[in-house]
Amino acid sequence: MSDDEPDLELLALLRQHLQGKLTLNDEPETGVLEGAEYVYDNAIDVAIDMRSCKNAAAAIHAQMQQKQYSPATWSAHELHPDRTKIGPEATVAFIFTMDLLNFSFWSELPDAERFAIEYRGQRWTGYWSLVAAMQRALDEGIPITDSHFWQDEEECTLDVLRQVFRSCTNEEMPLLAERLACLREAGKVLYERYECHPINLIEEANGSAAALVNLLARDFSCFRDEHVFDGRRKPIRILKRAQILVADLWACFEGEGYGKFRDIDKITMFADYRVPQILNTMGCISYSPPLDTAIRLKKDIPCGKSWEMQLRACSIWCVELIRREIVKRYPGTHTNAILIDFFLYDTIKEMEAAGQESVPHHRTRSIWY
Ligand SMILES: Nc1nc2c(c(CN[C@H]3C=C[C@H](O)[C@@H]3O)cn2[C@@H]2O[C@H](COP(=O)(O)O)[C@@H](O)[C@H]2O)c(=O)[nH]1
Repeated sequence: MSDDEPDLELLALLRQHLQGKLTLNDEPETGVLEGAEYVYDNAIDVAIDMRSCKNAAAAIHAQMQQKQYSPATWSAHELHPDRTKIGPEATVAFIFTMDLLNFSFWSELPDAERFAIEYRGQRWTGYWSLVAAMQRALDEGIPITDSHFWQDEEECTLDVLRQVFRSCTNEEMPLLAERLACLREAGKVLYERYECHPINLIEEANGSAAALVNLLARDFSCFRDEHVFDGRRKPIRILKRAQILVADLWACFEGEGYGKFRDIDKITMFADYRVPQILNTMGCISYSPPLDTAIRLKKDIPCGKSWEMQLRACSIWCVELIRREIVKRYPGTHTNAILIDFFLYDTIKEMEAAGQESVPHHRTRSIWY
């Protein structure tokens, strides 16, 4: 923008301030919800059905109550780290590493041939294959959660990463080279700015979830999940892995210690490939015929293009509408987008395990989710 062009955003802020609509405080915002609403308002291939969202809100609330969904649910998963055993710093290092690599596990091969990790006598696929591989590596003495290791080009090679993520089938973990690049970049940034440990990132955020998300997006390109939509000058911030990292810390530490954030409710749903699938299954979001056909035929949905941005952003906005409906209809219920999201993810995974998926998840191969 040239000097003589007016900065329209600044003028808008000034106007809001003069009208007393703007409370200038130093609390940071991520901008994710604002971007999600913008995409929703301009989407033509993804729609939100309000009636289904209201019905879903009632059903989700009832089931979350019944299952007593809370941050403690996170640690109940057998593969997640036990902070009481390994201590807070090692737990933060584990979660940081996990959410650096928490993307793109889907396979087009049949279950028996898809990438899978054998650990503790079980075969783990999807997200759980990542967690299982990390636990196995630590058991085998590979310091997979240590940022010094990530930077060491002799020690931490692509072959070593192949070994860490070795499959019990012939299919290799997707995007292995990209995962190594994420570790390398994170190791470098942690060395240069955060004394080699992610706990210093959390300290820097000073108790704000939004600030931590913004720090991750500012300092690590591999967390900077933001994309231009329909030529809008300001990119749309999705920040899925940055947000799920903060959410996993909050859940694992049950809102205390390294999981203590005064603004945790600013975190949105995590725009992955599973929650849009269940929102579509529940009728909360629907697709234009060409997009619907592309998803059902498991066609590649290109990363960063309009269809994919509409899918991800409208899912974020849809979960926000469900959250607002729950808060409105059940006053006093303390829920947030994180717990609703965790519940939806776990629910679609139960449906997958029971062979009850009625529509496929969309296929985008990317490091963002
Ligand atoms: N929106 C959302 N996306 C989530 C999760 C999780 C796991 N969170 C655990 C922690 C607490 C919860 O209770 C879960 O047990 C993984 N993913 C994403 O899904 C994809 C993996 O799918 P599949 O290949 O089928 O396993 C991949 O993009 C991964 O990043 C979530 O919770 N929400």
